[in-house]
Amino acid sequence: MTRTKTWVDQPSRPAFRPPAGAVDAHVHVFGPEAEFPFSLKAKYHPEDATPEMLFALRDRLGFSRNVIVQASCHGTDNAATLAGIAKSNGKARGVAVVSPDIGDEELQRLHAGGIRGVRFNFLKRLVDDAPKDKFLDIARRIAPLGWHVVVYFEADILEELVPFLEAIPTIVVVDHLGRPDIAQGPEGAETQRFIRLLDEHPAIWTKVSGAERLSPQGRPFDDFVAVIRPVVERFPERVLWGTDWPHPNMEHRIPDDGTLVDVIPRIAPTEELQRKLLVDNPMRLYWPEELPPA
Ligand SMILES: O=C(O)c1cc(C(=O)O)oc(=O)c1
Repeated sequence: MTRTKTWVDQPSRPAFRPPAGAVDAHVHVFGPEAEFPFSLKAKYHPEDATPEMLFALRDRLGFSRNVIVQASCHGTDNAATLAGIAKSNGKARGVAVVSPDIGDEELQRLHAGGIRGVRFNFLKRLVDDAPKDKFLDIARRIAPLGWHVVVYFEADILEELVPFLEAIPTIVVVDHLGRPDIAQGPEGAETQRFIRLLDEHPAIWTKVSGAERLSPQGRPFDDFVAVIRPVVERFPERVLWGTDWPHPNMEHRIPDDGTLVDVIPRIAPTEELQRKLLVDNPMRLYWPEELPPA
């Protein structure tokens, strides 16, 4: 497999300045392969996207912290993610992918290394199988650690996933809004179904990221903004945002991260919404010990 590069080295500087303490809550690291080889089951073979590159991007875009989400190309070996967190001087925490037979000691080791959640991936193009029963076992085991579950799926399986999502005993964060068809506009059936899911389940949150993946129009992402802004305004306490750098699998329309940051004030138009989206909400999930007592 030839190695793919899915990011731009010098993204534009965004016009929008994130508030102090802003968290880019969905990023990945790839490798470096020489140190952290990719999984034999990986569905893509990326160039190295190292923690140093990530932190340079963070600073360039005006963010303070990152949440590193274990990418599917590293399977259930979280070493690269943990190394990224370890190099961040406390400015990164992470979401792991674990196998169902993981031991309690290993879970403790991940916690000590800054992991605060596990990710369940249902995308057939990224993983070979997604065993719901085993995922639920994992969810029950990580709940006492105060972790949450991150789920990545596409809109066509939302309905069949609802009982599974309801059985998860922790907060659930749905990646990239469960990938609704943005072309249908704010009243589109998939978007409305997703909004109903959040209406009915106060423990389900979502990442309002992925303009570059979900918008058929592309820049300046007007179609994405029209659909996503009402979601942010309706659920201001349950939304997170991330660049998704280094944009796994985005080979054709590689986004400029600066332009993605400039989508933020259009989906979260007030300072209060921006602070919740970029600071308060991610802090509650990833650095709760830093919050003032309620
Ligand atoms: O849509 C994708 O291809 C994708 C892949 C991964 C991953 O490989 O983990 O993560 C994402 O957030 C998105």
